[in-house]
Parts: sequence; C-alpha cells; structure tokens
Amino acid sequence: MVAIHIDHLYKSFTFSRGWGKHRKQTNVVAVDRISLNIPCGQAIAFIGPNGAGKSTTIKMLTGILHPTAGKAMVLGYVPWKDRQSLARRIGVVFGQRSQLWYHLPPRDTLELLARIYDLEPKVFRQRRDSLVERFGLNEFWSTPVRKLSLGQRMRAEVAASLLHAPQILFLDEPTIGLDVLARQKLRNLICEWNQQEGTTVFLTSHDTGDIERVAQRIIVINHGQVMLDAPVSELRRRYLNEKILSVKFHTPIYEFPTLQGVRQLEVMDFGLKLEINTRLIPIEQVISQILQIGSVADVAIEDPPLDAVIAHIYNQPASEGLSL
Ligand SMILES: Nc1ncnc2c1ncn2[C@@H]1O[C@H](COP(=O)(O)OP(=O)(O)OP(=O)(O)O)[C@@H](O)[C@H]1O
Repeated sequence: MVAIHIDHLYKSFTFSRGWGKHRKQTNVVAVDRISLNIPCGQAIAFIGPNGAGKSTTIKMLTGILHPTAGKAMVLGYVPWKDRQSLARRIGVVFGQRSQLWYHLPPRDTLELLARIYDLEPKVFRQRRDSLVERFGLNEFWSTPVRKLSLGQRMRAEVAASLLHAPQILFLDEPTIGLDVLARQKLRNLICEWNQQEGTTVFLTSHDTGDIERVAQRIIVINHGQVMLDAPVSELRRRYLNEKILSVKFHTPIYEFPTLQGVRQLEVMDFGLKLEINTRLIPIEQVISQILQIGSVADVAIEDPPLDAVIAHIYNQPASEGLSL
C-alpha cells in the first residue's frame, strides 16, 4: 500500500520587495512538479541543500500549506483539505520548533495529548508505558520541558508524536544541535521504531549519519526538483564508482607508481591511502601493484564517505537529473 502519493506537486511564493515605485512582485518556485510514491513502512531521507524545497514539501504533505498546483494523497487523504483527519494518523516533529508545553513535564504533556487524541485510558496507559521505557523518559518524567537538555527534549518530542500510533512519522531535522551521543540515541530509536512498528518515516536531515542509520531510500531535491531517488545501500556502491584503499606495510615504502584512475590521498612511511576509480582500473590491478612495492601488513577497502557522494550530487545541475 502507498503511504504517500505525490503527483506534479508545485508551490510558488509571490511576495513584494522594495518600497514605493521600486516595489516589485517577486515569484519564487519552492517545489517544482515533484512526483513520488512512498510505500507504507518505508523510511526515506528527503534531503537537499538549504532552500531546496524540503520544508515546503513537508508543510504541504502535513496540510499546513496549500500547493499552487499538483496533487498529493497521504494515507488516502488530501492533506490540505482533510488536515484534521490526517493529523490523527500522522506524527510530526520539527527539530527547530518544540511542540511540547514548555512549562509542563513530559508526564502531563502525554496526558493532555491522550485527551486531544481521545485515547481510551487503557490504550493510553499501555502506549505511555511502552514509550517511557523505549525512549528512556523516566529520568526526566516529572521535569518541566524548559529544564530538559536538548537531547532529552527531542526524545520527549518524538515519543509524544508517537502516542497516537501514527502510520507516518514526519521528522524535519530531528537531530539538529544534538551532541554525538544524543544524536546516535535518537536516530537508533527512530530506526527501531520504523523496523519494529512498521511506521513510515519521512525524514529530512543534513546529517549523513542520520540518513545512513535511519533511511532505506534517499530522495535528493534541489531547486524544487527531484534529482535522485535511490536505495541508500546502493548509493555509494553504484554512484561514484570510487573506492578508498588504505594499505599498511611492514617496511617503509618510498614510491608508488602513477596509474590512471588512482589518486594518492596520503603517503606515509609505512602506509598509503589511495582513491581508485574502478571504471578506469580494476581494484585487483591496484592491489597487485601494491604487493610488488612492499610487504603488506594490512589492507582496507572502503566506499567513499556518504558526505562526499551527497556533495557531488548537490553540485549537479538540476536539469541533468541523476539515476542509479
Ligand atoms: N513563506 C515563504 N515566502 C516566500 N518564500 C518562501 C517561503 N517559504 C519558503 N520560501 C522559499 O522557498 C524556497 C524553498 O524553501 P524551503 O524552506 O522549502 O527549503 P528547505 O529545503 O527546507 O531549506 P532548509 O534546508 O534551509 O530548511 C526557498 O527559496 C525559500 O526562500
């Protein structure tokens, strides 16, 4: 079943700039005829550089904004027409904006939400207890939100957004500003929730760690258009055709021959780091050259970092499009 269906969704903003006779109407196209299908249960990372159109898309899919043209169905609802009904079936978390009551502890917030969503007391208690345990809310259960650390607050935000058991969870930059540990903890919780509960996850993030950990599919937009739509697992393997080869030797090495398709990233007394374009040279050929120049103690072959792949994709002109 399709959770989200988007068909040529388009949004432009018209606003005035300047004063008096210099006042001019300006038109900005934020989302430019996007078409997508997202099946139920999938976790997708919807990414792009600043101003690419991510938030505008999320706002249309959650019913906050009307599109200028095009269609979208979320769980069978037209979001901007059936916003109330849709709100009972989706969870939304904005990393930059808290949706919790600032002066209330998570305990009271969850109780208020249970009333808003009309949950049966028994169902509420079960879900609350399970969320408290999974999200580790016990340690700050009775502490007002204003006194929580950012990591604790974000865990409470996500837990609160899941209380009514939404079928889709929209997360707009959920890990922004978190330290390494808090970020890891939160992305693990989101990933586990997606896998164990089957909730569809629509995530935007500038953090490649979030994307790798949480998402199965990556959709890159730029200038309001979809530039790439691919499984995360294939992105590095098939997109750049590059490998990073690190070698350690038992004895110092002095020279590595110049080979087409091989770039030396680092040369140390006992080691080498090479970037290999496997379209130009097979990796076996590079390894056999390495074996000739010294006695090898260790070899590691890695894919390029996802950061590098994504930066490369962002730099492509929108008109070219990309496919795997
Ligand atoms: N209310 C608005 N009025 C005018 N222009 C807007 C409005 N909202 C967004 N835009 C413009 O639409 C474009 C897309 O913005 P959007 O916020 O969707 O990008 P984004 O991909 O979420 O960026 P970021 O990563 O910085 O949050 C930008 O050029 C932005 O300036």
